[in-house]
Amino acid sequence: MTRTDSSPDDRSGDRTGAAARLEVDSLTKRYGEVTAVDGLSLRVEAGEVFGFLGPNGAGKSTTIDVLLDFVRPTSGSVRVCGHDPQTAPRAVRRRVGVLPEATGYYERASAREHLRFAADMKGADHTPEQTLERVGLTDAADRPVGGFSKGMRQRIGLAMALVGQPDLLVLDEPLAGLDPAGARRVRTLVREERDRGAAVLLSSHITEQVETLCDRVGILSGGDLAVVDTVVGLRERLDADRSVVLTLAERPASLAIESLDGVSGVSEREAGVRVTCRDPTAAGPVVAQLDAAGATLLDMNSRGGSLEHLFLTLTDDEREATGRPATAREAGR
Ligand SMILES: Nc1ncnc2c1ncn2[C@@H]1O[C@H](COP(=O)(O)OP(=O)(O)OP(=O)(O)O)[C@@H](O)[C@H]1O
Repeated sequence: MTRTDSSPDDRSGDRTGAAARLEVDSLTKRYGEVTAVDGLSLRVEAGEVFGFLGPNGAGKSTTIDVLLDFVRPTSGSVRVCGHDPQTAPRAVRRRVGVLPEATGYYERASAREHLRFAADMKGADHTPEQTLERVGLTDAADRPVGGFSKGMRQRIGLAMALVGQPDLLVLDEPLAGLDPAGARRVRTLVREERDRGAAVLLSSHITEQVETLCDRVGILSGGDLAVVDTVVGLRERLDADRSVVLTLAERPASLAIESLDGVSGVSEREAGVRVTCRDPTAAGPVVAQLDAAGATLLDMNSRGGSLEHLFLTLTDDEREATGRPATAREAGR
């Protein structure tokens, strides 16, 4: 499988793989009154899977549309493998493999024919068999895509993205509609592509998938990154943020709960008294002392510690609380 490099607009930019595969610098995109992307900056390097997380309407698709030159920015810039999509769109499209959120297919054409179309579009020499095998569509290679299930459509979309060994893979919800075996196959495939040296921008709402697949994660909220970190770094932050919350029916008369070792907060609530232990290992001894003092424990659960919790805190919860999304500055990026 080789890429044909004859495009006149393909002469500039990085061909060594050493520079960032994707550079977004202070990107803003407004649609009239709506600011879809608001001063976004990010880099994705070769051999890296970057999880682009964000709730509905955060600006993920708009960012992707700008880097493919489907949409022009209001201000700021984007470079893909060193190329500006506005001045070198063909070079960008040759080097990028895209699995869009919704893909249109030629319903009467087969999976194999779709891969030929993709190869023609990219100017790549491509043998469909290996790619069909990688996505698990060998047996359906010659069936019209019109008869494909949702998961099979997702697989052919992914196969088309892989044609031509792209330097940057842009995958929008790559596991959507896949059964567990299909999802595992795609996870393997994403890792193989990364190990080959491709950069992967993986856009998703599903925190669990992002956590297991990505090297770095950015959480987009209101058009800008509220947080960006390695998965390892995020895990450390999340562990530091973990706490155990106990709910008591009422305060025990004989015990000053605030003075117990490990208790970091006590507050009166409608549903009872909430006792927070910042250090989860302190929760056991605290419960024992509350029990000895005759307190009735109504509930006990752990808070924080998950990427999902962080995602909700930085996006939905923040918006509910303030009427606007969290910004990078507030989140201490
Ligand atoms: N063509 C357009 N015209 C007007 N507003 C738009 C247009 N495209 C996007 N928007 C608005 O820009 C904001 C960001 O939308 P975008 O589709 O980029 O979000 P997203 O993160 O991809 O969301 P989702 O997860 O739902 O796909 C939204 O408020 C959306 O309504």
